[in-house]
Amino acid sequence: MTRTEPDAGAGGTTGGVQVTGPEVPGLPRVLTPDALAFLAGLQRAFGARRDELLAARARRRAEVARTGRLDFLPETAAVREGDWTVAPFPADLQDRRVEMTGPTDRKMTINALNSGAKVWLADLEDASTPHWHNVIGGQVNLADAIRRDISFTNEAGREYRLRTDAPLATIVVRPRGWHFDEEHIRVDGTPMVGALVDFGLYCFHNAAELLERGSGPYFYLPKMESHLEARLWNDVFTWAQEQLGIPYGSIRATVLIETIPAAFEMDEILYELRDHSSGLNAGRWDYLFSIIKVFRDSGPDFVLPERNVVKMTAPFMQAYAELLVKTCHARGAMAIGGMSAFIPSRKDAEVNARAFAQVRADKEREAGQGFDGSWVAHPDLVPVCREVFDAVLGDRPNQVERQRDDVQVTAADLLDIKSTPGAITDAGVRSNVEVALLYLESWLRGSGAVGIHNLMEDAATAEISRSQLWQWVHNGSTTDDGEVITTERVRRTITEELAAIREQVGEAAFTAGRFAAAAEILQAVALDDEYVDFLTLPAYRAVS
Ligand SMILES: CC(=O)SCCNC(=O)CCNC(=O)[C@H](O)C(C)(C)COP(=O)(O)OP(=O)(O)OC[C@H]1O[C@@H](n2cnc3c(N)ncnc32)[C@H](O)[C@@H]1OP(=O)(O)O
Ligand SMILES: O=CC(=O)O
Ligand SMILES: [Mg+2]
Repeated sequence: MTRTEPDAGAGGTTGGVQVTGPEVPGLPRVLTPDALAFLAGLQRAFGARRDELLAARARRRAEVARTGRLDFLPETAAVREGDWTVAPFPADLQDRRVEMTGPTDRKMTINALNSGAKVWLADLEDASTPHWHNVIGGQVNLADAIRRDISFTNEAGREYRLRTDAPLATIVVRPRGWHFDEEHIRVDGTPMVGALVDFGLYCFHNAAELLERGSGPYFYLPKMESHLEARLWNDVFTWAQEQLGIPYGSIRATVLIETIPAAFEMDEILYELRDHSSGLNAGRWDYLFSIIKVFRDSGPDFVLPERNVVKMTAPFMQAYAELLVKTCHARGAMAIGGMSAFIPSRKDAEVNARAFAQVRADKEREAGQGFDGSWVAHPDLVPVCREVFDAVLGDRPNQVERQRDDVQVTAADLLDIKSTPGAITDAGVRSNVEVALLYLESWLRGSGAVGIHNLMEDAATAEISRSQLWQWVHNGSTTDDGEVITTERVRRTITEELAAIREQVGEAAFTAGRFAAAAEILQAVALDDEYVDFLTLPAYRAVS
């Protein structure tokens, strides 16, 4: 990383760029004048197009509200029917049978790289809060990790270092989604697109170094809703490669298919990114969130049962997963599975055994469907996922050659929400309230991933919780005891759950925490008539 001092430090404006975030450790290393100029170039070249694409999202959603449906696009039929493939995989993305995900704090960076996974999804998104110190600190940790110059000592004096006895995971960075602005960097007076900040800083400081080391600048791209958004990323990559003087096609991206509109454009998304693509991922949690969000006011046929009973075996989830594998393999791309929410415990053998069994079953289903690898949330789950994929892949690095011509998925299959087995119970309403409160409180304090009741919770899972509450209230849904889920009932439940948390954590921790702010945000994102697109937007306003 370049180590010149910035001349656009806190508050100053240079070349139209203003950094308004406070001094945090690592800032001078990350926000160098050259890096800021690169960011400004990205924002000026692509910021307005991002704005137009967000407006297009809103128009499309209004159309769904009017018609109650989505479908494959007639205007891109030629892409779906055409004979084309994506670029061959780089050497260190050939075998992705186990991918660890997690935030980029210093200890977890080292733990993830050491975990034995083939890939580490270094998360600046669902598992991260974009607090300024995380935005800058994550870039410092990534740059140090790439240069193999990273260590950490915890409060008990335990030292963490990168292992030298086995390969480290390949780093794939997930920047924020297109919807999120970075309030602490302004270009020509406008907050920068957060995705361009995360991508730009990582690429600027590390692309050449990664290529020299035989890897490359690899990304996971979240929450896209159309192939035109993928085209924007492709243009960003082309621009960045030219500016940095690195080869065309050296940036690689795996796109998360985790919104319902994107499920209708898998071929098109791969096509747009074909020179930079390394596959698609089935981001199941945001996918559920997106279905609830997009069809929130489309009537009872689109109301899902409570969160914890919606499984990947539900017909619409199976259709989505199999269509993803089929599409990827037809185009020579890798299909990567998603996250089982069960997390192990080193202290509770029963919890541990349940997590292992659940994760094993989840990975077995994915490997059987044809996925080439999958995600785990915790280092102890790496061997579980590896064993399952080893059994299916053997010596092969992946199973991209396995074509799923037997899979025929229609729009009706993808939208068959009403066949999902399960009910809504009072416990399900309570659980959504409790999880959303605890998650939001953690997010406000700077932790974007947290274990609650032995399940991994992050921005995507919390979005499901609060969006279900909104949808149930606005559809007049009932719990299985016949009671209607009203605004008053949810409000009362929030008050009761908050009191229960207060009792559980104790007065001192409750007062020192951000529970009141979390409750206020939850009231708004679960109950306001005007649905808030992402809960992280008001949460960000509460911290920045
Ligand atoms: C919907 C989606 O987008 S899924 C992808 C995004 N979500 C994620 O990536 C979540 C990733 N997982 C996590 O953040 C964590 O596992 C949590 C928060 C759920 C649980 O973390 P903890 O409470 O620390 O778990 P636990 O105490 O069992 O951890 C044991 C050790 O494993 C480490 N560890 C746990 N998860 C991870 C991880 N994902 N990456 C690196 N290290 C990890 C801990 O740091 C700890 O290390 P230590 O023993 O050296 O102190
Ligand atoms: O990002 C993954 C998801 O499931 O959401
Ligand atoms: Mg997601």
